[in-house]
Amino acid sequence: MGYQSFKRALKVDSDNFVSSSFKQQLSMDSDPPFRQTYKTLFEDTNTIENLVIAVEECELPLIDLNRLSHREPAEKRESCKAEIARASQEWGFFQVINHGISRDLLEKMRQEQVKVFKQPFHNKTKEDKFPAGSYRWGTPTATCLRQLSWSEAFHIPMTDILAGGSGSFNTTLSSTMEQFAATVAGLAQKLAEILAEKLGHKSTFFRENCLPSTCYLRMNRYPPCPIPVEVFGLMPHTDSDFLTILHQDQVGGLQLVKDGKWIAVKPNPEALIINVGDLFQAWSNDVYKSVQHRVMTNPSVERFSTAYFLCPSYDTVIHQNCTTKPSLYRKFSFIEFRQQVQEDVQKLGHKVGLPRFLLRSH
Ligand SMILES: C=C1C[C@]23C[C@@]1(O)CC[C@H]2[C@@]12CC[C@H](O)[C@@](C)(C(=O)O1)[C@H]2[C@@H]3C(=O)O
Ligand SMILES: O=C(O)CCC(=O)C(=O)O
Ligand SMILES: [Fe+2]
Repeated sequence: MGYQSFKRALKVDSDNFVSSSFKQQLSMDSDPPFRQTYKTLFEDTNTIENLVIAVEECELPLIDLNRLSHREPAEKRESCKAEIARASQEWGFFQVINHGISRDLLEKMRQEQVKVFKQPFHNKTKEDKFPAGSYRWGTPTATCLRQLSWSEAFHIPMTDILAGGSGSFNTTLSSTMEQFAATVAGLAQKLAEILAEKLGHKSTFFRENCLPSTCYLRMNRYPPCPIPVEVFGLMPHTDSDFLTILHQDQVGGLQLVKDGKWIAVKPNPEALIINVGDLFQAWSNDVYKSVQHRVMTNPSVERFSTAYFLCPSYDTVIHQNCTTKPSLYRKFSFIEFRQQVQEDVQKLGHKVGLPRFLLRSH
């Protein structure tokens, strides 16, 4: 199907969708209870715009990490590192295969994740059951449908899991998360060191500041959504970390900005997705890019993903010393950055992020 006819087909589907199944579906109950809680956002369904924009699907740069093995010749290792750096500059995103995380562990993590989300809503919101504030759903600050994320998540500070303070995360889930995080942490460190090395730094910064206990694990669930054209699964955002390692299922829905346009990521069952976060962009003085990404909803299929965020301790100061160019950003600590993001989300309904820390002269 050509691009235009694809666009037309989508438009017809969405028109039918909005007029027929929409009102009927809105009256149904769901878990989490999006429709009851965000009732006012759905009140005037006539104002729902037909925002149907066909987005091209693409393959992210695919990097085979087998080439980093010490058994491989030095040129192969170097060309692999160069690809990692190039993708982080040009895309801010890439996917890796032969990453060292076993299929069994990924599968086990997914099963445990599905189980924990299957619990009734009232269990997931119980503060004594899960680490305080770790269960999140929707967007409490949303004032219009475009600000609503149609998803639920457990956003867990690794410190809670490592200290054994994981509330009633059952022991199987806790130990699976711990095993998953420990393995993925090794990969995150390796990639961060390569990116630092390609900036001309043999850096111990990441080993010293991004500890197993300062990182975050996020389990996402995107329930089917009756009005997928208008509502995001996860609002457009950049990640507030150094690097993110993402394991997604086969449903698809992740999109990112490339050369000013949204493009859809084609799921690859063998690959993990890596993206550069705001802290690496600042630390590299804009060499590596933290790009906007979002998740689209699906009318009939639920979707799961797991993200590991490589984060430093809160008092770590982010400051570029890897380029000869003048710094674009002022020095800031991770806690300052997090607090600013939270304040902006509260006051404006969205994250501002790095632009808040630009030095005036630029
Ligand atoms: C409402 C929001 C919370 C969030 C920033 C945002 O504007 C949109 C996405 C959210 C998200 C998702 C991924 C990460 O967990 C996070 C820390 C981020 O960088 O973007 C959160 C933000 C947050 O929880 O503060
Ligand atoms: O679910 C996805 O594909 C992306 C999730 C994401 O962007 C996040 O958790 O920060
Ligand atoms: Fe993200």
